[in-house]
Amino acid sequence: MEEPMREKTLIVAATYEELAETFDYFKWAKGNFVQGTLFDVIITGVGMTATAFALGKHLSNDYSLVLNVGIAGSFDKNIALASLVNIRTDTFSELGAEDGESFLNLEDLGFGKCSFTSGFTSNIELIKKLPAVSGITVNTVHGNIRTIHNLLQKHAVQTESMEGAAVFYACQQMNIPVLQVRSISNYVEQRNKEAWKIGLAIKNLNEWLINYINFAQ
Ligand SMILES: O=C(O)c1cccc(C(=O)CC[C@H]2O[C@@H](n3cnc4c(=O)[nH]cnc43)[C@H](O)[C@@H]2O)c1
Repeated sequence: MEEPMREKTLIVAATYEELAETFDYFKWAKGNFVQGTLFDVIITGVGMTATAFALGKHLSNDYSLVLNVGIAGSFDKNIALASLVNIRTDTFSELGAEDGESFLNLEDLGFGKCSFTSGFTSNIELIKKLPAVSGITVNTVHGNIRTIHNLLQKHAVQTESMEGAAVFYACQQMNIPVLQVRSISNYVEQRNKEAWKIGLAIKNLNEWLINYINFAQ
């Protein structure tokens, strides 16, 4: 007999701390790969390399959706701290080569795409009501006015994270729909950690995620 088609979502987050409230709420055992009936959860570690490694181990066509969640920085001060956004397009902004004063991205170099679009649309109000934004994914968190100014000359983006484009890339390789929802913990500006609202951003992210999971079950 053929296996029935599974409709499972893989939730991907960089750190356990970002999802601790959701783990507590659903009484999930703490771990880096937790399997449930409709949702599995993977904690990848921070950054693109850790994300690629973890997804290389666990991403499969058993999943009908990958939901990347976490916190992010915003370049746009019109986006309130601790509010949630749907990152529709994400770009590897550092991947490429310098050419004197210019920067050549992967596409310029002929090595393939550097921007990825989620393409996932939903009728669920919880998703539809989130502002759709564009982001970049970085190895180095911006914290210098000059480099931020230079970056914004090249990229019309609102957010930055350290994993998003890696998740989009892996999902595109596997042809799996992907959604990236992040809560804004800080503005990307001259480094000022005191102004970050990590706690409230995580609280709001978990509130959203718990509602989403409850709605889907
Ligand atoms: O202490 C720091 O400088 C610092 C910088 C970035 C992130 C952290 C974290 O503790 C959280 C890691 C997590 O956060 C995402 N994130 C949040 N804000 C930003 C940002 O402005 N630029 C890039 N990434 C950000 C990121 O995806 C990490 O997974 C501490």
